[in-house]
Amino acid sequence: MGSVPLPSSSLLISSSSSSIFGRSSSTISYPHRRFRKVDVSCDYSCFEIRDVSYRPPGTKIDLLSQVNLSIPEKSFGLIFGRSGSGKTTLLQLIAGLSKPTSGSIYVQRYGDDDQQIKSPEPLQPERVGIVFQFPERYFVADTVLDEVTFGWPRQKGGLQLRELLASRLQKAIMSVGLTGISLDKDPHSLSGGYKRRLALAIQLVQTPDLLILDEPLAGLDWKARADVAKLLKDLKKELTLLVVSHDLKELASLVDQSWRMEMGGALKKEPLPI
Ligand SMILES: Nc1ncnc2c1ncn2[C@@H]1O[C@H](COP(=O)(O)OP(=O)(O)OP(=O)(O)O)[C@@H](O)[C@H]1O
Repeated sequence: MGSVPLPSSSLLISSSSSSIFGRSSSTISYPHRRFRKVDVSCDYSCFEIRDVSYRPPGTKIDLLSQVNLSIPEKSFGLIFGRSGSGKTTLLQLIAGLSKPTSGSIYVQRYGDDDQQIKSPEPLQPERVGIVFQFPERYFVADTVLDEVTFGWPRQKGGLQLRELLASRLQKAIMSVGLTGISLDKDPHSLSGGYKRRLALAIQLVQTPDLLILDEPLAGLDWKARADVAKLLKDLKKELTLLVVSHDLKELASLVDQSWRMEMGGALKKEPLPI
């Protein structure tokens, strides 16, 4: 565990601010529908996937075939489809965990006339957070605090770094509603819903621009499912969410765009079949 000294748990959760990362936001019109964005100008960015195919090394079968997808910042995209169609494989490519065999994944900035401005920039993996299916299975630490700060710098760092990390920790914990939980608690002793909140906090502390989630409601009881869905609704105000899920009804009210992944790894833009 990193040795960067942090404020005590009670100090970390003392703020009463309700915004997730302290950013203000305004609502503007986008080509597809209304989304929230941060800037007062009308420029906006899209995360774009162009003609991405993927064949695992040493195999002869393409798991993804010419996938295209564009998702504007501060919106919620949902990918659904049959088991084994390639949804998780696509998320792993977007998160930079594997590289496409062909095609590109980038961020494109658009002006208020929806024309491209600036050259596209490759999507940096460090700007993407990924929450795997059943993330609690990968918890490694003995306390909530150690779990969230796992991997933080081990060197002492200056006051500025310590303040930045403490502030990010406080915001992440607040944004997922973990403020009522002792940071000394064993992560494995949390309820199913709180484990998912912790998994989200672990990613949010890295302040990603794009958060991708694989089956965020899987295995939860009805109350925890409703809580996590509400949490995702709040997160959508602050960052872009791309979700793979079979739980279409529970997430439908959040969804701005949806795609069906067909067997063979072809992605089609399609309304939710509910
Ligand atoms: N490295 C690999 N080599 C060969 N085949 C693979 C590899 N990784 C995944 N697959 C296969 O690719 C297909 C797509 O897997 P993937 O996990 O992306 O599907 P999915 O749509 O997310 O399924 P589920 O909804 O069950 O999670 C599956 O048939 C899987 O067995």
